[in-house]
Amino acid sequence: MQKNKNVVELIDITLSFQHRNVLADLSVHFESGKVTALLGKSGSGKSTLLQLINGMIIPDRGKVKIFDTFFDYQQATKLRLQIGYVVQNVGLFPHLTISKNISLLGQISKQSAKSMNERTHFLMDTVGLSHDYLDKYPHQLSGGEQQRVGLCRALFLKPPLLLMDEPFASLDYSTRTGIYNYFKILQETEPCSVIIVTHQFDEAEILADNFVWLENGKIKAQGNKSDFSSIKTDYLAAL
Ligand SMILES: Nc1ncnc2c1ncn2[C@@H]1O[C@H](COP(=O)(O)OP(=O)(O)OP(=O)(O)O)[C@@H](O)[C@H]1O
Repeated sequence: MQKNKNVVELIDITLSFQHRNVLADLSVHFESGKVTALLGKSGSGKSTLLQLINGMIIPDRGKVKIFDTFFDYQQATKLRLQIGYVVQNVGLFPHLTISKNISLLGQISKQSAKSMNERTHFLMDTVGLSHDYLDKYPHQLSGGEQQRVGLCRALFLKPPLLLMDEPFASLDYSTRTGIYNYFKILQETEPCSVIIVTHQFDEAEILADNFVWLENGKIKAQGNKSDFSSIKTDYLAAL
């Protein structure tokens, strides 16, 4: 049987917050195995869209299809184990060591200590984090290092889908560009489908295969690597 070419499909989605339409009859799909940048200015609905995909928000109308199956909200917690989620301010637990933060989902899914250690070490090596950090706490690491820990945590269970909500926005330019390389290495080592929300056009051009540009909850433009240049001027002017 042929694998579906889309990891996520949103079909005729309508969503309002306090009687205000945020998304209206939105249909969009995200290709399997690709990195898709979700672009758009503040308030255009990007974070809402990610939360619709991981079932944290249920649409008023329309359907969310993920891994070729309609989202089963009764199974949301289980489904979310297959969806990595990285947010801007990392969300590491301050009272847990780096090793415990990274292996959190391994503990929840009752993995053995040996397999959790191996996975933690592998991920830290891949993103260039020294094992000296294993027993340190998040506040002892720089912002860029914390963001890499967040990436390791999200990828711990090898999720087929990774959602990233402005993961690098709080980092300075050189730290950001350094992390892009680690992100690319991870994509080569363990490829997965990624949807990354960003305001940075350069970030989208560097990291993504495809893009979806949202404006007021509607698709303004959509395309692949060769189409980035055609929207650049309009996109930067619209921000
Ligand atoms: N829980 C909520 N209650 C009410 N309104 C909300 C809620 N979440 C989002 N909104 C509104 O929905 C719209 C879309 O918000 P969303 O956070 O998805 O935008 P965004 O494109 O991710 O913005 P940003 O780039 O600033 O994060 C905004 O107008 C926002 O104020």
